[in-house]
Amino acid sequence: MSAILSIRGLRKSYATGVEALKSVDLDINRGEIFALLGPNGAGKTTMINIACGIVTPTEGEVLVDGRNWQTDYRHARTRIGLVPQELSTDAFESVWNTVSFSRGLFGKPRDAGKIETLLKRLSLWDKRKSEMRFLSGGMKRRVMIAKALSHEPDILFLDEPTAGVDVELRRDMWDIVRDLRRDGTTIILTTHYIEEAEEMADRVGVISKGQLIAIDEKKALMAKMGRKTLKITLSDPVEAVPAGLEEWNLVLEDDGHQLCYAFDSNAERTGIASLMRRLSELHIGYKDLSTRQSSLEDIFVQLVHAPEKAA
Ligand SMILES: Nc1ncnc2c1ncn2[C@@H]1O[C@H](COP(=O)(O)OP(=O)(O)OP(=O)(O)O)[C@@H](O)[C@H]1O
Repeated sequence: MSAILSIRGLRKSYATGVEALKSVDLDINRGEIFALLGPNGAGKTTMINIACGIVTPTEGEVLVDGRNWQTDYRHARTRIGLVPQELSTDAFESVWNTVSFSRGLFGKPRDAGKIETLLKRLSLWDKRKSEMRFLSGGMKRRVMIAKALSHEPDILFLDEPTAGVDVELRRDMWDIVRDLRRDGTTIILTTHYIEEAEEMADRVGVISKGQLIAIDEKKALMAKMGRKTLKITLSDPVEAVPAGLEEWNLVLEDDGHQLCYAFDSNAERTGIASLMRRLSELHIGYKDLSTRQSSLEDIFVQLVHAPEKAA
């Protein structure tokens, strides 16, 4: 798959001396949904703002379809749309004018048909005459997306698209993003909600302290780094992990009803067979067994906190 956006050796030091990005390289594939995960202050917004031409990098370059952002400014600007974190619209303007005006800002000719299609696609058609101040939070967010798409870009950046929205609206946003991808738009989103990345992303990048510390297909990342947990529901509850089971580092849960064993499912020996044998030798009865794959959240926490522990 060819890269629609390439980031090369990107570094950003703000005037305050904060090094927000420390040499980041990243290729975004055409037509993918890429989720950028990272804790507060990791550098996500800085990266997006550089890719969208709002912030100037200290070093490095951004190529849009192989063409340099800085030297080919007009080209890059028409190809990229940004839905920023903050909702920024004129409260007294109508939905229709808000979106049409945005198209005009990009030098695109007026095209009522295109705006109509866009508003219908985002379920905003009925609201086209409403002033922004009368819209619900969810509708406002849709207008922000319509604004970002008004000049027909093929790369859409969404900075924290569902921050602070309720679950129903979040699902609604996910559907919109999936629809956009289906129609060929490349999507790059930042999120604090790991569930969001787990649900939607094709690939995931984890950024911490200005560096990309992991980047992979979501499924590969989960398979490679994921651990599994075996839960053993005991026939009779116990007060502590029974003696003789020390080597498995079991954790007792559910008021003594459950023994949990974390294992690496890719390892040659998982330790499960020997654990089951030992349970039987110790006459510890169980009535149920289940395994759970660690989530992207578990992996994220592991990645972001591991270097700190090691230091
Ligand atoms: N305009 C600025 N001037 C000085 N420092 C800045 C500026 N913008 C961001 N920073 C700093 O750069 C670092 C990265 O910030 P950035 O907003 O890119 O992170 P983020 O990952 O988007 O965080 P959040 O999730 O909190 O938005 C932080 O330490 C932040 O304080």
